Amino acid sequence: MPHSTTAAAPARPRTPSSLPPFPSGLPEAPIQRISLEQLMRREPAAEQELWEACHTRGFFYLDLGGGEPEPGPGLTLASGADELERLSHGAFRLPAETKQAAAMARWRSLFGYKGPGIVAKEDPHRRRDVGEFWNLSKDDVLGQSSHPVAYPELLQEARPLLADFMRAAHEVGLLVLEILATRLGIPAGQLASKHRLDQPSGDHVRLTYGPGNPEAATTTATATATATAAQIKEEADTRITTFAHTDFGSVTLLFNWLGGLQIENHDDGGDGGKTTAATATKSWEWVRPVPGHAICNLGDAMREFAGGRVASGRHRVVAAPGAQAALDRYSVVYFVRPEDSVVLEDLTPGAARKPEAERWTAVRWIEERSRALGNDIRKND
Ligand SMILES: O=C(O)CCC(=O)C(=O)O
Ligand SMILES: [Fe+2]
Repeated sequence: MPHSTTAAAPARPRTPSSLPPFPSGLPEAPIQRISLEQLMRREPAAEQELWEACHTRGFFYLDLGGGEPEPGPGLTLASGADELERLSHGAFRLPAETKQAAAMARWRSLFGYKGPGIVAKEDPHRRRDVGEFWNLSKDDVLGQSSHPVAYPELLQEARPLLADFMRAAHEVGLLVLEILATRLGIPAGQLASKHRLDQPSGDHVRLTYGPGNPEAATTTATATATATAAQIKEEADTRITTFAHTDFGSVTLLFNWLGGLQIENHDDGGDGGKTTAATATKSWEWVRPVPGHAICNLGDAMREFAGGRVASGRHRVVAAPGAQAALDRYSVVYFVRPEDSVVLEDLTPGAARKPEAERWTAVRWIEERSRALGNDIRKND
C-alpha cells in the first residue's frame, strides 16, 4: 500500500538534541526522577521515591539508564520509542482516506485512528481538539484480538517493533504495580494476575500528533497564581491537542520530545479548594521532556485498586511552549490496563465489597470514559 510522506508542516529534525530547547521560566511540575535500574533491583530508597510520587501527583520521570550491561526493558523502551516516533511521521501523513478507513468512530472501537475536531463533553469552552491518535491495541499486535482493526500497511509492518515495545512497557508497568502493591498490603501477584499480557485488555500503544504552528512560536502561555478575566479568556483561546483527562488504566508510560504536556497543580493554587471550573486556568504546570527518561503516571484503575491512596493525575496537552510551538509534536504512549473482565475495586486489606450496581468491569469503565471524552464507542451489551 502506498503511503504519502508529503507534509504541509516544515520538516522535523530527527535527533531530539537538535530540537529547540524547552524554555525556562515556566511553572514546571516538580516531579521526581526515579531510576528504573534501582527499581528493578528493588532498592528501598527508589521504592520510597516511587511511593511518594504516586500518592502526591501520581507522575514521575523514569530514568531508563542506558548503561545496562545487558539489554533490558529500559533500552528496549528508549530505542523503541525513538523508532516509533519516526514511524509516526509517516503514519500521520497517510492519506485522509487511509486514516479514515481505520477510524475509531467507524469501527466504534477504542482502537484505530482518531482525527482532530473532537469536542470533550465537559469542556466549558466547546473547543475542538487539534490532536490525532493512532491507538494500536496490544491484543491486535500480539495476534490475539477478537475484533482486529484494519490498520494500514505502514503500521502492520511495524508489528515486531510494536510487540517488543509493548512487552517491555508491560513488564515495567507491572514492576510499578507490584511495588505499589507491597506498600498497600495487596498480596503479591494479585495485581499481576489482573494484568496478564495474553488476556484481552484495553492495553495499547498510542502514537499522538499535534500540528506545529509557526505563528504561535513566539507567544508562551504562562500559568499564574490568580485567575483573572483575561486568563479565563486566554484559557478559552488555548488550542487543545488533547483535552484534560485522567488516564483510565493502571499505569501509563509516556515518551515525548517537545513540551506541551501539562499536569494539574496538586495544591490548587493554595486557595483552600475554592478553585472552580471557571478559574481552573491557574492550575496547569508544564512537564519538561527529559532525554533518556519516560514519564510515568498512574490511572484511575490503579487509584481504585488502592482504595484512593494513590493519585491519578489530571493532565492535558497544549501547543509546545516558545520556539518549540512551530514544530509538529509527537508522543508515544503505552497504557497498562486491567484485563477486560476485572472489576475495578479496592484491593487493600479490609476494604468493603462494593454494591453490585457499582461493580464495573474494566472494559465497561473504559468505554464509558472514552465516550465522555467525545469518542463514538460501541455500547456494551
Ligand atoms: O502527548 C503527551 O505528552 C500526553 C498524552 C496523553 O496524556 C494521553 O494520550 O493520554
Ligand atoms: Fe493521558
